[in-house]
Amino acid sequence: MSWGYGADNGPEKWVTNFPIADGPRQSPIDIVPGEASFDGGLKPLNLKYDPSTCLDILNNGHSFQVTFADDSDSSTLTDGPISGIYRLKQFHFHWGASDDRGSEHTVEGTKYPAELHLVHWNTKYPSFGEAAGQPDGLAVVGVFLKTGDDNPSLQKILDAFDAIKAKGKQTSFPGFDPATLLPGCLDYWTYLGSLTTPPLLESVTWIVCKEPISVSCEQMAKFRSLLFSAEGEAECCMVDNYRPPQPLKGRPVRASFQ
Ligand SMILES: NS(=O)(=O)c1ccc2c(c1)[C@H]1CCC[C@H]1[C@@H](c1ccccc1Cl)N2
Ligand SMILES: [Zn+2]
Repeated sequence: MSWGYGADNGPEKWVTNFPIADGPRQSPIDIVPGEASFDGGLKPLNLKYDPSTCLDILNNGHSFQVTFADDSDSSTLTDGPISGIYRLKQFHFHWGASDDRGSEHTVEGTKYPAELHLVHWNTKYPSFGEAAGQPDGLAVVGVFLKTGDDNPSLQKILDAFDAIKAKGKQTSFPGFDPATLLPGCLDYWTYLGSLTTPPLLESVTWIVCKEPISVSCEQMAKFRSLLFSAEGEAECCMVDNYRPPQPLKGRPVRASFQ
């Protein structure tokens, strides 16, 4: 059985096939603002996204992802805590079975109903796959979702869900601008961590935005209409696809704001 989020193959079991699960720089973490150190040397995030690089939307069996053409520097992350140019590869979400949980990072124990991950790779390496194996290979921008007003940008994504209900389903998704998913304020916390799913590679510079974006309760219900299961299999709702916080193991967490 491959990894997942169930009792038999979930986060507590991943260490069996992926021993790095107990590594020194695992993600997510609980962010304690009072213990983060303000670093005046941290630059503002510079996110430049080109909607024409948006390709398709896929149910990959553990989340859904929107994938971007990354053969040029059209959609990039620069500045912030990183050096060089990182290209946007995909974004995806993690969410709960109910509004009281779902985010991977937590803030002093507070769980949000969902968390957006915008995944970028360092162009000093030839490809995403190569970069994913390097300590400075990836940079993921995390954005919390908080229940409140309906989010029109998110709705465009949710409207594509009927075409990707089951694992393995994919459909074209042209012209989406991921910048419309960013909060107004780009203050962030940053620390060195890992992918939050197998292979749990310790190659991620995490950049977690302090300000959440809104999602309505009805929109959250739509997230929960996706399936972990493929067509023809017993239906299993895609919910609680989040890894709980991992030990900080002495890592510094820096804040871009005071
Ligand atoms: N939650 S997260 O932001 O820490 C995150 C970010 C990127 C990726 C992952 C998880 C996981 C999930 C899909 C496969 C794996 C990874 C990948 C994809 C294709 C090939 C190799 C690899 Cl490592 N992509
Ligand atoms: Zn993720």
